[in-house]
Amino acid sequence: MIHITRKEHFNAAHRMYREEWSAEKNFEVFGKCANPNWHGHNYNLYVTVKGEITHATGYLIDLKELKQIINEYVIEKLDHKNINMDVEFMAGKMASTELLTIEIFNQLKGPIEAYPGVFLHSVKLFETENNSAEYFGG
Ligand SMILES: Nc1nc2c(c(=O)[nH]1)N=C([C@H](O)[C@H](O)COP(=O)(O)OP(=O)(O)OP(=O)(O)O)CN2
Repeated sequence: MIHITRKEHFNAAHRMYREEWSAEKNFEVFGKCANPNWHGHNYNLYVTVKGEITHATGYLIDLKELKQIINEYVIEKLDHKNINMDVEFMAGKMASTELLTIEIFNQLKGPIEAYPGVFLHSVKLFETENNSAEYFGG
């Protein structure tokens, strides 16, 4: 079993805010992240796939193909977008690092696992240099 990882990058805006809470409570819970003005992050995304190498190429999956999948199903939908307003797969969800990581995993699982013998192992998302979430599915 081998694991290989593709790193991608996107910029997106968000705001942490629950409509049913008062402005005061939102500020108390989310601090500056609840600011009415949207703020952006430079996200770094790590997608790890796993499987056995059965091809004469020595590849589990061509990393160029993995890049295309991540771009089509995730990056094009998120890059330079507002996560709260523009991203269909985040509709009705809080734009936290955790939930974004889970939904990115869910977006990628089907297209990646359409390749025989290739499995999505994990998605790791850095919202800032110091803050990240990792999801293994299930
Ligand atoms: N469990 C979570 N906690 C927080 C999340 C999150 O998604 N899940 N998000 C935020 C903020 O959106 C953001 O990530 C934090 O911004 P900031 O405090 O500026 O983070 P930095 O790493 O840049 O700040 P340092 O103070 O330098 O570490 C908050 N919490």
